[in-house]
Order: sequence, then structure tokens, then C-alpha cells
Amino acid sequence: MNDLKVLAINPGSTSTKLAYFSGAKIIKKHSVDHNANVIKNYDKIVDQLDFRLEAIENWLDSEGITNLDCVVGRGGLLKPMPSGTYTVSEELKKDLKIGVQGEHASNLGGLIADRIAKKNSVPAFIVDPVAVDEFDDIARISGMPEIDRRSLLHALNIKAVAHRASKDLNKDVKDLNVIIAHLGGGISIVPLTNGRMIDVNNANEYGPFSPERSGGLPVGDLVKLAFSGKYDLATIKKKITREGGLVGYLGTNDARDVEKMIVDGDKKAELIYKAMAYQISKEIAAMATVLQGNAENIILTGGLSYSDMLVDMIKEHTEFIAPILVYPGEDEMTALCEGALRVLTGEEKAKTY
Ligand SMILES: Nc1ncnc2c1ncn2[C@@H]1O[C@H](COP(=O)(O)OP(=O)(O)O)[C@@H](O)[C@H]1O
Ligand SMILES: CCCC(=O)OP(=O)(O)O
Repeated sequence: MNDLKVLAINPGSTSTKLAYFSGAKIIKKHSVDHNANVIKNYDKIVDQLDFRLEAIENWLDSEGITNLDCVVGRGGLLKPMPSGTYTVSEELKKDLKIGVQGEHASNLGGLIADRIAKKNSVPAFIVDPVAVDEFDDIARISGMPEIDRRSLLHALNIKAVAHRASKDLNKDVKDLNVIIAHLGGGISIVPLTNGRMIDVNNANEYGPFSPERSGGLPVGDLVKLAFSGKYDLATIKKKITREGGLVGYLGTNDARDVEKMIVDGDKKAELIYKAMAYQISKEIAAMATVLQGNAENIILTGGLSYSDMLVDMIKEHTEFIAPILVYPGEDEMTALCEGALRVLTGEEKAKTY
């Protein structure tokens, strides 16, 4: 058993999760929650780099963590790429800063990892970024030749959960035919077959609305809004990716707050929360058709899957499709560490972006 020391950094839309490992064992972990009202003061994701880095360094100091063999961050909206562990290179950092496929907190993972790694003279990596693309070609067709459907998803957790489920179901991961719904700040709903994520709603832009994304919108009305003269491009993008969903309707990205509102009798909160479950269920059903009715299980994961209230609402709509398994939260920190260890121990070669 190795005792290599790995720091894993996972910037999500609502939090930055940190974990310090010795080998594959977590020694310390922490989650810095970011208030939506603070986050929304930053126009661009890359502008949050110093503010998030400071919070991480404070935690490292307070825990006395100084011994590191590498730093690994969640990868962002890079160019479409195969899954794997990648060295953080200048080219990769450049694309994370630009956000070649868009703005998302995960763009900060490689950038923060690089800063901390440089200070400690150790390598920095990313693993299974949100830009992993395993689409069947048919999934790329949008309906307008100028626009392709794109694979942007919670690849890291979905792959990790697929491996967990395959162990629990006593099957090789390549033999699974399942729908995996990652329900977090953003939502990815994936049909998995032959070990590949052959389609997804694209967690940033369409499918169900989420705690802070609008999801897919009536396209004509969106175009009218965009050309109304009231908004510039950056503002419209922010409304779609960071100020939509629960934030837009109810002013919070925290589903626990929404559930308190519902328990206190807030009818609007109840309608919006039910609508989120309804849209999630419709997307699950759409992905059941991708698997031609052969889905053996629906697997719910991500932070929202801790909620019995939401899980029950989704079950009501989808249990007829296949039995539902719930793996609440995410295994992303372990998945990041394992990806880095495979490289540090020589089991795998780091890929070059
Ligand atoms: N116990 C819980 N009950 C209901 N919702 C929860 C619970 N724990 C976390 N959540 C919700 O999950 C969402 C965040 O999920 P998470 O997977 O951590 O997302 P991200 O990594 O995108 O920040 C938030 O809306 C949060 O309120
Ligand atoms: C763009 C896909 C990843 C995503 O939406 O992650 P969060 O739920 O952490 O925002």
C-alpha cells in the first residue's frame, strides 16, 4: 500500500471540495460552501481563482498540510477529449482560462491545482474532465446544421458511480445498461451502455433546470429575450448557467433551504421543486428510449440525491421504467485521487492535452 500524499480539489458551482489523501485513504476533507450572492459578484469564473485559492490555502494552513506528492483538480470545459488523467500543461491552462466550451467552476480545478503544485514543486493533474466525449454520432445532431449537441457532463462522478454499481450488481461495467442521473448544482442524465456515456442532456445548457441552471428553454422566447436590448451576451449566459433554476425562481441554490420553505407552507417553492423533479423525470424517460427500453436500473447520485423529498418525487414518475438505486453525494474526490495515483505509481501514463 503506497503512502503517496495527494491533494484533490473539486470546484463545483456551489462549493469547493477538498480532500487530502495518503495513498487512496482520505486523511482530511473539507467543503467550502460559496454563497450564491457572493459568487454572483464575479462576472467570469476565472475571476474567482484568487478568492477560492485563498480559502483553500487557509484550510491547508489550519490543518498543517505541507507534505504533497501531487495536486489533482477537477477538469473543466476543455476541448472534447477521451477520459483519463492529464498533466496540467500551459496549453491546458490557456483553454481553462478561456473556457473553450464555456464557463463553469470546474475550469478552476486545473488552475488552482497548478498554483498549489508549483508552490510545492510537485506535478498537477486533472482527471475525467467535464469535456469527456463518448457520444454516439447520432447524439451530436441538434436539428440546426450550425449547432452540434455537445457532451458536457459530470463524467468523473458518473464513471465512479458506474464502477460502484457494477460491483454492487456483480457485473462488469461494460455489461451495464443503466441511466445515471447526477443531480447536483448542475444536472447530467446519461444512458450508459458498453461502458460508454453515449448521450447526455449537457449539464450547462439543456435538459432539466437545476439548482442554478435554467436547463433547456423555449427557444423562440429565449431568442426574443436575447435581442430585446435589455441584456448583453455575458448577462444572458449568466442567467442560463448561474442564475436560472432554483436561484432564478427562489433566490437560493440550496435545495435544503427550498425544502424548509415547502415545509413552512410556501406554495411557490413547492411548485418549483415539483417542476424540477418533473423535468428530471422527463429526461430520464428520454434516455430510456436511447437504451430502447433495456435500462436495467436508474441510478440517482449527486448532492440532491440526499433528499428523500426529491427522490420520492422522481420515483413517482419513473419507477415504471426500471428499479431505482440511489448513491447520494459523489465519489469525485476518491476518483480524482485514484486517477492521480495511477499515474504516480506508473500504472498509467499521464495523457497530454
Ligand atoms: N441533505 C440534502 N438534502 C437536500 N439537498 C441537498 C442535501 N445535501 C446537498 N443538497 C443539495 O445538493 C446541491 C449540490 O449538490 P452537489 O453535488 O454538492 O453540487 P455541486 O458539486 O455542483 O456544488 C445543492 O442544491 C444542495 O442544497
Ligand atoms: C458542466 C458540467 C458539470 C457541472 O454542471 O457541474 P456542477 O454541478 O458542479 O456545477
